[in-house]
Amino acid sequence: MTPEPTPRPTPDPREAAAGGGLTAYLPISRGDFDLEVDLAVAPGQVVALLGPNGAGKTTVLHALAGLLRLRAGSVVLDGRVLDEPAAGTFVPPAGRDVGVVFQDYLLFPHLTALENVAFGPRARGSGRADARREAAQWLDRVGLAAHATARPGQLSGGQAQRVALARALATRPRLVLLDEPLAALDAATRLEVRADLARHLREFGGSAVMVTHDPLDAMVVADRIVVLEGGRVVQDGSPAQVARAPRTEYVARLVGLNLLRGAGSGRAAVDMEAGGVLHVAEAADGPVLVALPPTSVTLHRQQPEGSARNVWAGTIAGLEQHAHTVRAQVAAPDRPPVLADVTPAAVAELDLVVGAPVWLSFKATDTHVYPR
Ligand SMILES: Nc1ncnc2c1ncn2[C@@H]1O[C@H](COP(=O)(O)OP(=O)(O)OP(=O)(O)O)[C@@H](O)[C@H]1O
Repeated sequence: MTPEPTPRPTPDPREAAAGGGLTAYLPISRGDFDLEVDLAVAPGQVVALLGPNGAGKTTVLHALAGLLRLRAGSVVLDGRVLDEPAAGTFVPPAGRDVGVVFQDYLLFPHLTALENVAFGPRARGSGRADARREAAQWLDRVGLAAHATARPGQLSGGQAQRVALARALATRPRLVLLDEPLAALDAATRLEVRADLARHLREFGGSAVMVTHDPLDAMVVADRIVVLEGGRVVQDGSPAQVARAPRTEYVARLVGLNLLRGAGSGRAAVDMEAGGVLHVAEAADGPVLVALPPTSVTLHRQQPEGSARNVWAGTIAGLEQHAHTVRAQVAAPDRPPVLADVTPAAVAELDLVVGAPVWLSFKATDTHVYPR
């Protein structure tokens, strides 16, 4: 028997939602998995829910859609309580002003693109002619007017995705939920659909929550990124903030930065948790995080002489080919592991192989220090 999550004092959902948009407090237990998420999304705001496998992203989406009924907490959309067990309120999925776009689109294979989109307004009570007119307008908006009579089997992945989006938006929802909407697309299609998706979500005016694994999707489509790990929100900020100042290893890896932990000494130096002192650009105090781009780290076979303040010796623990660079992982017993991006030419010149001894260096001015 799993214990119920401890209810926490939470603002009155009606009060919290006075400004409109989505307000949710979700304490959820599923087997051994515990999730506790507070989420407020303003009207017109597009939030990307980013997180590793099993973080609870789909669980959040299902709770918002009404596919998973809460046992505590609340979901309020534009002032209307959709789920609040304590008050005995639960609005089933079909009664919510919520549009959904799932990864595999779930289009009806026997209906045309137009009929698929018209299904949404029809299900909300529009007459047949009105629903078709509305569907035609939406197909036009997503650039598929010429494909109105095509069936899903005759559409490309990108086109099917657009039909799914048109179907979700045609119901004029106040909240749209998207679960990995771009995951099934090939790279070229993804690039194009990603930009269109960003535009349509901005224009529709309601709140949007998009689940994704892909940091680029999150950065381009969303104006706010909420990172979920182990059922908890570990970071919440604009794409620029998240990209510049990651708060966890997972986020740092996604945005391609080294993340070092330590304590500022009141001077421009940080005592690192893993050992050693880091020279940084500005005075730092108390527990801090230090972000360092792998492109700022230089590798050498001999102890370097230049002006870089941070220099230590280690061994190559791993080499990974990225598009035009090689990412080397440098390990040292008394220093944090550091990733360095080097050119294939440098790999050859320095004879970099796993196990090779190296020196690394980087400048104090290439670090970015922020409070933990
Ligand atoms: N029906 C269920 N019963 C019990 N546990 C479940 C159920 N569904 C999901 N879980 C567990 O809840 C946790 C969160 O799953 P969820 O699918 O929400 O994560 P996610 O972030 O969406 O992951 P992914 O990116 O892999 O889809 C996982 O540990 C999963 O095993």
